[in-house]
Amino acid sequence: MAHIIARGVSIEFPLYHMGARSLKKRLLASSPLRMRSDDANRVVVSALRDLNFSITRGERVALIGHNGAGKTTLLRTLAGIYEPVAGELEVAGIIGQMIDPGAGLDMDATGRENIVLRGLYRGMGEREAQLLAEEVAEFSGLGEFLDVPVRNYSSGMTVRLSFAMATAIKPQVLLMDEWFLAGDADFMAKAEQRLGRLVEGADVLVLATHEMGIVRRWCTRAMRLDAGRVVADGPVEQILGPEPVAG
Ligand SMILES: Nc1ncnc2c1ncn2[C@@H]1O[C@H](COP(=O)(O)OP(=O)(O)OP(=O)(O)O)[C@@H](O)[C@H]1O
Repeated sequence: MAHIIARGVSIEFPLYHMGARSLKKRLLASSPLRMRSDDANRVVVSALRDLNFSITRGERVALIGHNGAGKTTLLRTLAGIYEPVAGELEVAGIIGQMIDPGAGLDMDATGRENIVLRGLYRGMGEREAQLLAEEVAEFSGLGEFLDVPVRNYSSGMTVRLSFAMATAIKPQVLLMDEWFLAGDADFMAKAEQRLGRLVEGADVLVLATHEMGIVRRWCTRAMRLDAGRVVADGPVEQILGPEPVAG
């Protein structure tokens, strides 16, 4: 059954090009909680610090917090892109991710080839993968560009393809960053419908966003991050307060 359990999860990033001693000293002094010097005398940023939580089937969790709070880092960690430096993480279920638009695409292959490859990788047969390509092709609206190498796509086209692919394969754990809200209006109207269906079907949703309207509409629970820590976690109404009355 789909679920996520984090026990003491921490993520750190070494900062390179921090050779100058005065700069290093200033950084460490100005941000003593977030930055430290490691055994190799490098400055490291604590992006996530000692996270403990569990998310069970049916929960739709919003990650909220200021710029740099750690939302995207947490999504990438849940997706297995980053390895915790401490703690244990268990993510059970088929993961669908909309975190980095171009991630997992072969830039030299066409859009269609990418879709078929993804299908085969997920264990589909050739015929099923071709059907998936048809479905994604129609939804993405990429037209003849579907048979052009992805390298030649505009950034908007890459988003359309990534979005269409990620939503075509019904995931049990759906991880989303808010970039998907940035598409053109036509595509977004179609996308919202599709996403709505997917969110209903996904067992677990984790969504990072600054849009409180989205949090209220789609999520059941909110986790507020601040400087890499969870500072509040609970039902959306409790964390955000009652919805402001319009007018
Ligand atoms: N690849 C990296 N190398 C070094 N530091 C990083 C890296 N990725 C993130 N960080 C640092 O980790 C911290 C958390 O960043 P993250 O992008 O997760 O925040 P966020 O909450 O998603 O912010 P935003 O709302 O601006 O997208 C920040 O201090 C950031 O500078």
